[in-house]
Amino acid sequence: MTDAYLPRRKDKSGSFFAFIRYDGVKDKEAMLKAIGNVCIVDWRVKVNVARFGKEAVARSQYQEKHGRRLEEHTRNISEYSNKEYTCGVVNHNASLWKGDNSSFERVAWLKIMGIPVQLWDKGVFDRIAANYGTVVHGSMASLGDGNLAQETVGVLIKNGKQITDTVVVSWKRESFTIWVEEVESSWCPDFTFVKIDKILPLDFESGKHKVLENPEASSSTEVTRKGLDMEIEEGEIINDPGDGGLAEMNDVAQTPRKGTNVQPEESKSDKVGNIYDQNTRTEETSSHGKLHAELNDSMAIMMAFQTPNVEILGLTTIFGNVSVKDATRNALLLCEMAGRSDIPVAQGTSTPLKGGEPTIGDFAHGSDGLGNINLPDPKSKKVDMSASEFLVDKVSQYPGEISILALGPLTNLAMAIKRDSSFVTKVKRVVILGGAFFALGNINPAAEANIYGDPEAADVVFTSGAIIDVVGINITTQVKLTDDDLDELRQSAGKHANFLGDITKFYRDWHVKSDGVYGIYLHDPTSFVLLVRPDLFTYKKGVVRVETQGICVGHTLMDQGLKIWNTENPWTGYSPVSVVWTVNVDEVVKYVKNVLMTP
Ligand SMILES: O=c1[nH]c(=O)c2ncn([C@@H]3O[C@H](CO)[C@@H](O)[C@H]3O)c2[nH]1
Repeated sequence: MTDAYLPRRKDKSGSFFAFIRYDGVKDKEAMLKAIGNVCIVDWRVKVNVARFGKEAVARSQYQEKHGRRLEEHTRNISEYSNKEYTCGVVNHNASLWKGDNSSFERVAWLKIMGIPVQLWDKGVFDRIAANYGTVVHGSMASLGDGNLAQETVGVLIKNGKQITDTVVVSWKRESFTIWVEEVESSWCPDFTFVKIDKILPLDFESGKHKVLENPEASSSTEVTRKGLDMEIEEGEIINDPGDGGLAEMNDVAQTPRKGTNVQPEESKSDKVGNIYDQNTRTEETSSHGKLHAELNDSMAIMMAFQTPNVEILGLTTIFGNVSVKDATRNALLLCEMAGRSDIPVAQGTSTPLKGGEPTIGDFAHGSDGLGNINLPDPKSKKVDMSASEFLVDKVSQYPGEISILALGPLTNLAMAIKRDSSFVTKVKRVVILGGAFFALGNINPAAEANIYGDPEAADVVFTSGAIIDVVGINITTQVKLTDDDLDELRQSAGKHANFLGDITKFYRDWHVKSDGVYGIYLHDPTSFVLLVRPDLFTYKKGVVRVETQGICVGHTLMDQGLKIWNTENPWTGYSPVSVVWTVNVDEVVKYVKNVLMTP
């Protein structure tokens, strides 16, 4: 056997498969038959001759384009010379596989985040990556890059452990935390060197396998990190050729990173455990509700106030259906109404990232954003901090503990990410209401209103590497309160039933005119439910990018990972986010009604 290629995807029947190359096969039919008789534990190996010659595809192309694990070792089969064939990882006629000692290598794609713009240079990225292995696909960083948040470099490494690391770069007496993380979508687990308590070598003669207890652990399971002390020399730093300062990198404590986007899919249920199953107000249940204070958001915020296991650390405001000033006024009013004037309200930016006037959609919720019900001005005041400062401050105070519910355009969040390079790793989870996934928008056919409000910001957030759950209007328009439900809510003993009844009138009438719906869509309340009851949704993971130009500005497009692309594209190399795929409509409506009708 000379090489093996293990694709990440499954075949049509849902099974994993691999391409194995053999040299010097004497009798193909006999070999196929022999391999077809191999059983591994309870599974029989299925084998076909590949229909396409693998020679047709240069192996280096696999590496470069897909970053897939590609083993390419020629084994010394002379030691098996008394045997007829070799197949898979075992010699067909051998009673016990003794293992092979050819070295293991794979290409790992490292995402390097947090490099300050002054150090944005290929050489800097390559030198960081070189600490983990041989750089085989160097950085192509240039200051012309649209996104200066992260760069991806391919390295050849000799172990199977997924890389997640932190280093500190010091430059001009400033220190920057740099995050190095293996791109999740291209990482293949290492089947060869995992630590095992038991192995199941196969006994082909008897057709049974033997169990060996506690075999010697392989020393190669340990990843030995090289020291990361290195210097970036004078003149290597672009944009600052005259700099006399020395940049150096040091190891920092190898504590596991919180909030990095490397969790496997299955961890979704863990999150449920953390967030929902807690009855007490522990730090785990802390939530930072980010308020884009307009009517529908008011409902979500009132739900948060009514939910005992959610601790609201603050509200931040953003333009959207009203100006940011009006959003702040409404946020303060809501806190007062709920008897929670202690909750800090931080005002966000009044313009989108690229500047200019924001798009204000006051047609949905009235000019005051609260259904034009003429409420008095609030007595309380906003805090003396911008929304992005507030977000950075809180997330640094409680790293790994704060979830952010983002209900409006994502400008504040993007600014927080740009302000502090460690923000994305410190935030526990970001739940976003935004986008329309494989569906029409609501501000125009291409775009959903929140993303359209600041497409550049949305793209920064989606590609930031933070742990993100995003729910689009393709989902939230499935969740409605009908006219009957609204009557039921008004007549209930719910703590804020009258207020909610009043402010929903404008919104409901607008739905009739705009969508022909006799009732209201629960966009924001559904997003709150996603925060506290993630078990009521299903998800697909994929990289999401946002169109920032042309007629489709604000369009969200997710790469579902169904195809292995031949060339790099704007989705390549970014961390996937969780996109809500389905919703348990009845349970979400029930949950919303239940919370809002609670006295
Ligand atoms: O500009 C808008 N057009 C709409 O049709 C629409 N429907 C709801 N919304 C608000 O935008 C978010 C969802 O796209 C929610 O915060 C709605 O309040 C809309 N905004």
